[in-house]
Amino acid sequence: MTMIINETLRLYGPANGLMRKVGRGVQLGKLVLPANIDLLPLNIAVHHDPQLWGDDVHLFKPERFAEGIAKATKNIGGAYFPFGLGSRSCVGMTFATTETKIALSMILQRYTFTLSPAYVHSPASVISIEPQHGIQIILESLQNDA
Ligand code: HEM
Repeated sequence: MTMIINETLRLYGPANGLMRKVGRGVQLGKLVLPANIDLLPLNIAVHHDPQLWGDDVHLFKPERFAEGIAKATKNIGGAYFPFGLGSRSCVGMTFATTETKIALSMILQRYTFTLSPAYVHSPASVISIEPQHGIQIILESLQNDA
């Protein structure tokens, strides 16, 4: 389940960028960043970079994370940051992932679900990333009510 959550957050993480302000001028490789400019590092761009993730970057493949995040990112620190980076990273990270696992476990104990043919894949950025037309799924109860 951790692998599925990690891959979902790679492709469709709800927060797609971090707001930062440059405190003092700095040179990063060929980039010269003057003090006081605003930056918006986009994790969504990094998470979709084929140079980091391979030619199958757009495919949903939870097995990328089979041996953990460090292996999946080849130990490149800034390659995966759905919850941000550094001292201002998300304080809700453990809560959010634990809650997701509990909710999914409760659903999977009671139902199987498949995607409805009516579903149209269209992730959209509306403050956070969300499915533009919702997600229509067909639930089938695992309990025999007969
Ligand atoms: C999947 C769910 C979530 C995602 C993807 C997410 C992502 C993020 C990101 C990207 C940041 C900015 C980090 C940075 O600037 O480096 C952030 C900050 C923050 N998040 Fe979350 N978050 C999630 C859920 C939650 C939840 C459930 C809570 C509270 C219970 C929470 C509370 C916060 C707070 C308070 C900050 C600001 C931290 C600071 O500025 O020091 N988040 N989150």
